[in-house]
Amino acid sequence: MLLSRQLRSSGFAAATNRRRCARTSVVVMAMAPNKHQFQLMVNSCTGKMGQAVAEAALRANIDLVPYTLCAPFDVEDKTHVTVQGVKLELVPPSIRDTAIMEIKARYPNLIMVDYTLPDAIHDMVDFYVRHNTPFVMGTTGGDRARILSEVQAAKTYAVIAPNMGKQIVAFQAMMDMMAKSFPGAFSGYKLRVVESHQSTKKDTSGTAKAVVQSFVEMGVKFDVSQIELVRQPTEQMEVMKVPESALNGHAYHTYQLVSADGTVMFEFQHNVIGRTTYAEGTVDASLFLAQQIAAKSEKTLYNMIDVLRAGAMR
Ligand SMILES: NC(=O)C1=CN([C@@H]2O[C@H](COP(=O)(O)OP(=O)(O)OC[C@H]3O[C@@H](n4cnc5c(N)ncnc54)[C@H](OP(=O)(O)O)[C@@H]3O)[C@@H](O)[C@H]2O)C=CC1
Ligand SMILES: O=C(O)C1=N[C@H](C(=O)O)C[C@H](O)C1
Repeated sequence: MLLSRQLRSSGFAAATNRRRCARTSVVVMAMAPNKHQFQLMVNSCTGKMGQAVAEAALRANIDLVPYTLCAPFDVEDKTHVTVQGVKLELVPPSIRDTAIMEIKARYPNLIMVDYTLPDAIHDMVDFYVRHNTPFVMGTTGGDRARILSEVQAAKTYAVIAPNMGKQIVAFQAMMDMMAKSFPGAFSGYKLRVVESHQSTKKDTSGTAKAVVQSFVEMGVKFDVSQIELVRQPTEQMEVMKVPESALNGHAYHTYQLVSADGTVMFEFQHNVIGRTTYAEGTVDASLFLAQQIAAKSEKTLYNMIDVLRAGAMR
């Protein structure tokens, strides 16, 4: 099956017979019967998280839509990305507004997953809102307040969170509860936050920024610009003790609080190697969102603490 003639004439699918055959077989493979009532389109599958989430979706026997929104690219160079043997056709920004119409017609219970980049986040949110397409967004960065208010105002179903790992979400919830129950508990304490990620990560950890917000509510004076970023492989191995095998995929966070007189110290740490925990959490979020849509829930915008509280994380 091909996208519409309109897309083909735009140059999107100036396809060879070989590509047509490949795509037909993808549709058959991806649409094998399963117990879920929605279809998942994982965007940016050329990226690390996109790829990991698509793999997790296949493990969960979710229908994976054989398309993936991607960054601009040269049509001659690459047209597909493969996930566990399943070929997904790349849909660049130039034709995605047209492509989405046909994709939605073919996959009526569509949910999208977004793990693009901080630079693209507002553009992606605008896209999902414009097409009223439910989405799970793990992408960090951007103006978070603006994103939440736009998605809320549009009533587009979404789960948006800077961290999808079950136990890290629980840790965030715990910090949030502590801040609400004991505001000012750490007043006068000095906070140091150090985070290490693969050197390709462009922005400051979105998780660290969210956790810092709870410490600020507990009375700590701290600005997110004070978060220390470690991106150099040598420092990651020698100082942070990141295994060499995890240099291209890890997320180490340490939050240290020291009392004004230096006699009391607290340290919280979450260190993750690889991306499985985030990918599995993203699948949980998509299953949860599908349930909310099916139930026509009044509430449309969720974060991962909502998903955890609903008992929807495996
Ligand atoms: N919430 C969570 O639990 C987690 C969040 N993250 C966040 O997810 C994001 C992505 O991380 P990661 O996968 O490691 O990054 P990568 O750099 O590996 O992937 C980014 C992807 O975004 C694509 N992209 C860039 N611009 C666009 C665009 N305009 N439209 C569509 N796709 C685009 C890139 O395409 P191309 O390759 O062609 O440039 C690439 O496929 C980051 O913000 C990161 O912090 C990461 C892990 C967990
Ligand atoms: O880019 C990453 O890798 C990660 N990004 C998220 C963040 O910025 O908090 C979550 C996790 O730290 C991994």
